[in-house]
Amino acid sequence: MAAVLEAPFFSSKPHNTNLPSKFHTFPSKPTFLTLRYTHSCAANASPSQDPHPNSDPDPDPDPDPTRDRRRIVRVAWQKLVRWSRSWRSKANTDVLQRTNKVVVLGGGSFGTAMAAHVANRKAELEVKMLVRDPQVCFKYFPDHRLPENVVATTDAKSALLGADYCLHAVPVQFSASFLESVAEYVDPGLPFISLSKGLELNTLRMMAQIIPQALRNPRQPFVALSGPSFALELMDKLPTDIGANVQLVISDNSSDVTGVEIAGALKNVLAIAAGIVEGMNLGNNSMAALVSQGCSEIRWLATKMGAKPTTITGLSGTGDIMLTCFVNLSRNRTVGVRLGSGEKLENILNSMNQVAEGISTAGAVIALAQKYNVKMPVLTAVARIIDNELTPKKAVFELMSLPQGSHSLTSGGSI
Ligand SMILES: NC(=O)C1=CN([C@@H]2O[C@H](COP(=O)(O)OP(=O)(O)OC[C@H]3O[C@@H](n4cnc5c(N)ncnc54)[C@H](O)[C@@H]3O)[C@@H](O)[C@H]2O)C=CC1
Ligand SMILES: O=C(CO)COP(=O)(O)O
Repeated sequence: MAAVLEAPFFSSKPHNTNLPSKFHTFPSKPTFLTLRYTHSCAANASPSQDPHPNSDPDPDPDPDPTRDRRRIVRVAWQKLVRWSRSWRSKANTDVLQRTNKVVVLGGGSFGTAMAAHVANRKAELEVKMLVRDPQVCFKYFPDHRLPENVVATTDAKSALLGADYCLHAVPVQFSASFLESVAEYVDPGLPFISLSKGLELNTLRMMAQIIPQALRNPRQPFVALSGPSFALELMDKLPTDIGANVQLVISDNSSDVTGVEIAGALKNVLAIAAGIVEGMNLGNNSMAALVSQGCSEIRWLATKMGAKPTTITGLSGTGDIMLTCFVNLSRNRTVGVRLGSGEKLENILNSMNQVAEGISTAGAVIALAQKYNVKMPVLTAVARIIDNELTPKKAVFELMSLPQGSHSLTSGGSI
C-alpha cells in the first residue's frame, strides 16, 4: 500500500540546494484524480474497454462524449447562480435605507477606506470620522478623493451624536484607552462593528471584550467584521468579500465571534512568519510548508477556545491568511520580510507610520497557547524573534527540523 505523503512541493530542483525543506520524499500520485477520470471514461467507453465489466454498457454511446459533461457543468452552474441570487435577495435588507449617520472611530488607512466605502453606498449618508488629528487622517491615500459626505473631526460628542452604526477601526492596543475617553458620548444601544484585528497584549482580550468593558456596557451591540480586505483595494473599489462575515455574525444566533476574531488576530502573526521566510529567500516550498503549519496552529488554538473549524477555514481565516501571508501590501508581512533580511525591529517600527498588529498580538498568542495547552511552534517562534530572543535563521532551522508529520502529533496536543 503506497503511503501518500502530502507535501507542498515544486518538483523542479530548488534554486537554493541547501534549502531546509521539511519534506524529502516525493508524494505518490494522488489516486482520487485517476479514479474520477477512469470513472468518467467508463461512462462512455465501449463494453470491451469498460474497466467495470459488470456495469451496463451504454447501448447508444454518445458521438460527442463531452456534450454530456458540458451539460452537467452548465446545470450545476445555473443551480449555483440561482442559489446565490436567492440568498442575496433574502440577505438584502433595507438597513442602508434606514441608516442616516455612521461614525468611524480611527482615522487610519482602514478607517478611512471603510468610511469612503459606506459613504459611496449612499450620497445622503452622513459619515463622521473621529480622529486624533484631522489634518493627517487623509495622509494614507493622497491620490484618492474622499466622498463629500465624509467629514473628519476630533470632537467625539458631535461625531457620535445620533449615529446609527459605529465602525471601530482603532488599532487593538489603543482601543481601550480611546473608548474610555469617549464613553460618555456613546449611546448604549449603538451597534459597534469592529474592524480591528488583534489581541490586547497584557489582558489577551479580543475586541468583543474590550468594547463593552471600555464603554462599561456589557450589552453594547457588537459585530466582528473580518476577512481578506486590504484598505488600498477597498479605496480602489476592487471587489472585497467581508460581507459574509457580517451575515454570519448578525443573522446566526450561534455566530462565531471567537473564530472570526482569533483568526483575524493570529493571521497577522503568521504573516510576519511568512515575511521572514520571504526575507530569507527560502523559496516557495518552505513558505507553503510554514504557512500550512501556521494554519493548523491557528485552527488548534481557535477550536480549543470554542471556535468553529468552518470559520477558521472561511474568509476570516484561510481567506485572510492567504491574502496577508502572500501579498506584499500587508504591513505584517512587510515587517517579517525586513526582519528576515536582517533589520532590527526597532528600526523597522521607527520607519513605519502604520501599525502591524501582529507584533503585539504575537506576545498574547504565547500566553493563550499556554492557557489552552496548545503547541504552536511557528507563532511562538515569531513572538521570540520579536522579543529579540531568537534569530530568524535559528527559528526557521528549528521549525523546518520539526519531526515529520509533527503537526499530526501536536494537533491540539499538549505542550
Ligand atoms: N489597513 C488595512 O488594510 C486593514 C486594517 N485592518 C485593521 O484595522 C485596524 C486599524 O488599523 P489601520 O486602519 O490599518 O491603522 P493604520 O496602521 O493605517 O494607522 C494607525 C492608526 O492608529 C492610530 N494611532 C496610532 N497610535 C495611536 C495611539 N497611541 N492612540 C490612538 N490611536 C493611535 C493612528 O492615528 C492611525 O489612525 C487594525 O486593527 C488593522 O488590523 C483590517 C483590515 C485591513
Ligand atoms: O488585515 C488585513 C487585510 O485583510 C491587513 O493586513 P496588514 O495589517 O498586515 O496590512
